[in-house]
Amino acid sequence: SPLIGSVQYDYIIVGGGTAGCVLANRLSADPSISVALIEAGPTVFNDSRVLSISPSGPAWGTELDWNYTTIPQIHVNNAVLTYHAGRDIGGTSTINGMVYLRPTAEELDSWPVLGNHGYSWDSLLPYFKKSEHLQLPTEPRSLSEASYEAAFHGFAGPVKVGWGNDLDPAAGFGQALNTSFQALGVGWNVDPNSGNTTGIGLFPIEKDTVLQIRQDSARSYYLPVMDRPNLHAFTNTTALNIDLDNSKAHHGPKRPFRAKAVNVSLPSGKKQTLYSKQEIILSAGTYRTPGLLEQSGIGNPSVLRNLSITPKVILPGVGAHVQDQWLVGIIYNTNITIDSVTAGYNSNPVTVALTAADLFGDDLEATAAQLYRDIPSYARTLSEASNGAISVQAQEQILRLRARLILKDNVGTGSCSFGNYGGNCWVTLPLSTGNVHSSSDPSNPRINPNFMQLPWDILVTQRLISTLRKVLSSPPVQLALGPSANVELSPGLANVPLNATLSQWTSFFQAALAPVWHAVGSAGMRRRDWGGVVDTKFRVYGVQGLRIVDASVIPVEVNGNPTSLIYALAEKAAEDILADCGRGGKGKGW
Ligand SMILES: Cc1cc2nc3c(=O)[nH]c(=O)nc-3n(C[C@H](O)[C@H](O)[C@H](O)COP(=O)(O)OP(=O)(O)OC[C@H]3O[C@@H](n4cnc5c(N)ncnc54)[C@H](O)[C@@H]3O)c2cc1C
Repeated sequence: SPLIGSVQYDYIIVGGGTAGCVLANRLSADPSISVALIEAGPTVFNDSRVLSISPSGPAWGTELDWNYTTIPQIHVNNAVLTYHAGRDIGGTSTINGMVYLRPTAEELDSWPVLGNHGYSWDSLLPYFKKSEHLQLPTEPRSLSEASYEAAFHGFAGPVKVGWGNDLDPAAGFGQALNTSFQALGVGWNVDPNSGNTTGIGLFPIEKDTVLQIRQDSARSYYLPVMDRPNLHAFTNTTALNIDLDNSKAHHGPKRPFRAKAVNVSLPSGKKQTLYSKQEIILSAGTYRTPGLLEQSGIGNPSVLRNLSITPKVILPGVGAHVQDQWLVGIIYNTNITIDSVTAGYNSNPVTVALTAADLFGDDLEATAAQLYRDIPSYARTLSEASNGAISVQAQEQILRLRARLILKDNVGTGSCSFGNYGGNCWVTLPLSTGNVHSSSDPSNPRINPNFMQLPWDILVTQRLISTLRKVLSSPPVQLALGPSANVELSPGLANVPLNATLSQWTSFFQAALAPVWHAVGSAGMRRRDWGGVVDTKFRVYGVQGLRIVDASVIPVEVNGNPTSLIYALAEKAAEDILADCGRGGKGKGW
């Protein structure tokens, strides 16, 4: 590329992951715009560990995985949990579970209350469609229940999405699950990507159904355009921090800070500064984006001072509001291999989203009343845990918004997935809130999802796993699992009996939980006085020429799985960026 050797670009994207590749593609579509993409890892298009359509990560724990760990989780017996995150072009989309499931309409419709005016299901739907290439189910797959509502889908976008070739829910395990959930009053959902996730349905996977390979963001967005002469990828290159400039003309008024350059460490270990003519965009993901802000002097002054960094832009919300989901499972069969899990994943991609009404039944009214009574004390707990970065009042408003979604709007609050081992479940809309900050070693961020922080989440988990247990032990599912798998091995009835108390279940959760790795919100799009870090156009508050586009801007945890939303947001961000520099039309004007 003619850009090689250059140190000045219109746009510098930090992090060539799920969101970063979208931006690299869209911003470099105009040949007069120069774009640098900085990625700490390599390109891995032909690596079998990435091509694999196994959900249980052949690349986990390898050099393609940052393999972070959490700080000890105080509500989980001080457990230190592994956090996988992709370290290559394509980022975490090269090692994730590939599930393509969007949030519900009501969740996105609630974003304006957080300060995100203009956001809604309807306003984001065009971007979901723009990124998606739904591969139509073949006739046998349609007969096996692979169904969709065309109005909600894109058929020409970069990300190929589809169902397994060996789909069998209408026949075996899937049908058994359907029969048992229907008996509990949980209905069939013909398209869980249509803005309504609730009920039982089939999830499509981000994969090429013809080639039977993973469709990550590198393959979808970067590979087709990597030879553009105006796009230069710096692979195996780590961004260290951003230079901010507020120098003013002689006697002129004080200027706001402007993001001027990115300092990087090249593969040789040599340091280099890359200058931006227009903007710098951080797409380093939930765990690293806050650290890059902090290493540049943007964040909570008390956090920065602990890192011996001089505060330049005071943004207490940086890293202060992270949410993730945790899962617990019921295991019937330990005789499983990666191959059998992969086969099960492609043949039985059953998803179930359960509402508070499904979980609490006749107890719903009393449970809801208790949650509303608890909100003020929950808000104090969350505000305290953020060292006051987010006020009690703001936390209370956010919690009320979430309670309304869960209790009034009947949005799914828990999910289950299944395999030949049994099933897993997790709270999709947790209230517990953690944080992520830089440490003295930026490649080792302090990740604290704060799992099981609030009693509400524990109660919902208990209801979820009890429902899961009921379904897995039901005669149709037992028949489908076969005689070799008719004993519950974990938790096991001796450990957690059928009439177990909440405290018995809690002990099991503390011993068995694992992250779902859907962490979001560490640089949330939200009102600045509610701990927001970016505005509705992804611009960092208080800094010119700096945006954030990745999972960290998603303000609160969502139903479904994050990549569909990250792709949609990145598509919107690209339009916003081009519109603001006078290219790409007027934009949507939100
Ligand atoms: C095991 C696992 C399974 C998952 N399963 C699913 C699923 O089935 N469906 C789903 O929708 N979601 C799933 N997720 C979540 C989803 O994959 C992530 O939320 C999403 O990919 C994050 O995208 P991102 O753009 O925010 O960050 P990433 O894709 O992680 O991109 C960040 C990039 O920045 C690079 N980087 C970081 N720091 C620097 C630096 N200082 N300098 C240069 N480069 C840097 C990284 O190497 C990486 O390439 C899963 C996640 C995991 C870990």
